[in-house]
Amino acid sequence: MGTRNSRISGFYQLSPNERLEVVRSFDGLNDEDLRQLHGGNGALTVERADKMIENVIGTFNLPLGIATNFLINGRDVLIPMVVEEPSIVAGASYAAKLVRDGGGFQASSTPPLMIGQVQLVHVADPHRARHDILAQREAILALANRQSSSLVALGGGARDVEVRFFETSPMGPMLVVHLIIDCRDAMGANAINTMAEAVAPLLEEISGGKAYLRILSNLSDRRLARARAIVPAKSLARDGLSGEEVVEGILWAYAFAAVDPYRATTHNKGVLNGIDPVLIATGNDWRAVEAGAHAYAARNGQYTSLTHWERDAQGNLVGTLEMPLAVGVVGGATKVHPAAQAALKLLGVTHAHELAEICVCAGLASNLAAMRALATEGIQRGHMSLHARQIAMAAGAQGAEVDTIAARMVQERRIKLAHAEALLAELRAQNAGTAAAHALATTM
Ligand SMILES: CC(C)(COP(=O)([O-])OP(=O)([O-])OC[C@H]1O[C@@H](n2cnc3c(N)ncnc32)[C@H](O)[C@@H]1OP(=O)([O-])[O-])[C@@H](O)C(=O)NCCC(=O)NCCSC(=O)C[C@@](C)(O)CC(=O)[O-]
Ligand SMILES: NC(=O)C1=CN([C@@H]2O[C@H](COP(=O)(O)OP(=O)(O)OC[C@H]3O[C@@H](n4cnc5c(N)ncnc54)[C@H](OP(=O)(O)O)[C@@H]3O)[C@@H](O)[C@H]2O)C=CC1
Repeated sequence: MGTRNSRISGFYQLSPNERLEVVRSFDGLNDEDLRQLHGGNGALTVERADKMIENVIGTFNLPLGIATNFLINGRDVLIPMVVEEPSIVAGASYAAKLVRDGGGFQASSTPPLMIGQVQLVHVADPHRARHDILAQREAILALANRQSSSLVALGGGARDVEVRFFETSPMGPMLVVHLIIDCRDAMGANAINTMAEAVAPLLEEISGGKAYLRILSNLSDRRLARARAIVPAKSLARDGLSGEEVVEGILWAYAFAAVDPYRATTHNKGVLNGIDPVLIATGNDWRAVEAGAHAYAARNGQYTSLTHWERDAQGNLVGTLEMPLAVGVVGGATKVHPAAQAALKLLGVTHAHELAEICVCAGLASNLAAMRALATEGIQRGHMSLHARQIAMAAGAQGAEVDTIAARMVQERRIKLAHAEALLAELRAQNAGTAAAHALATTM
């Protein structure tokens, strides 16, 4: 057992192998877990991938980084993030460091209740059908629960029946029956769909209508995760700005997202910057969470910020995030992708709600990082400094050339592909000249 302190200064200045050793000392990961996280030959094999999706011809690698500094409900956590975009992992780590000064994140979640929908059309008497369906609630739940005995044995399963009536639609009226299902540690899509399909014939019989769609809803607004963070104003003081000034700027940034959907969309993209990478690292369905997040952001009729920020009586910055987070630690790809298993082990989670709580903290952190940068120096300095390395690689730089070209572009404040190409040509010409001079010297 290692130290389990996620507050690691200068982690980013280490090499990938040195970072892996830090992760090893963090907690009881064995060599096999580390091999899976490191990728290479230990990563997903083509044979395994061929059983996961269709028409496989290979696998596609993405970088796996570790967000440091997270303290969640008093527990130190290192968060694996799989993502292609620079500065997300750095930003999350930076924000987690700030939140740590205020005691770390507080997170909670609701029970893992999901919704399965059955659409009933051509119902002659919808009000009577609604009444009859609700009267047969127990029979419907019993039929649903016969589809997943293990879910029921684990304390989950179908819990309730609700009926909604849409008087008009482009095709006419319809009844929609909701099955409320406790999915325990699974995301639950397959379990829900199985139950919805199983009860549909009974619902047809009771209502006299025809069942068309039988599918879960990704607006999983009964399965919420919540995070709260406090940042002492003084921790935000920087580059000649007082902490109070930075808090003020961040609150104006939040206010912009609160009222304007054009800004809220980008703001929420910044929230999901922290969440999607954890979902990918743990083999979860990020499209499902994305869909639920955006629908939840529009639940009151206007699309708005998923986060809420305010100043407390002491002048500290206080942020909260509440959103649907349907994730699993069993089912889907979570148990199939070897790196996902190692990522879950690193996170130290055994239940879905624990993973959801970590995701929501990473989302709140990413939002804070982006807003702090936007409200002070602007996004480009921090983001583009890190993006410079990708631009250097896109220009063809290799090995040590990448850092040399990136550093020159950052120093000259010209982070452009054409400039990277020019710098690379210049560097290679210099190196060729040096090599030629060296060869001449050694032959003389
Ligand atoms: C990038 C930083 C963190 C640099 O910030 P900085 O000021 O250079 O950082 P620092 O030197 O003061 O370091 C503070 C801490 O940041 C971390 N850190 C610092 N540098 C690194 C690094 N190289 N690699 C990994 N971690 C790093 C590290 O934890 C470090 O602590 P230490 O280790 O020194 O004790 C900052 O500028 C930042 O947070 N920027 C915002 C990042 C961001 O939001 N990126 C997302 C991409 S843009 C986008 O998609 C979203 C957006 C912006 O549109 C959303 C919106 O509009 O709301
Ligand atoms: N719209 C959407 O979001 C859709 C998503 N999907 C996909 O569905 C997948 C997720 O579905 P999901 O149902 O989670 O996956 P699985 O069907 O793979 O796994 C869930 C099943 O695991 C079993 N199980 C064992 N232990 C537990 C436990 N502790 N808690 C809960 N269940 C347990 C239960 O089955 P049993 O009772 O049989 O043992 C449960 O039904 C993802 O791949 C997702 O991409 C699919 C369709 C639509």
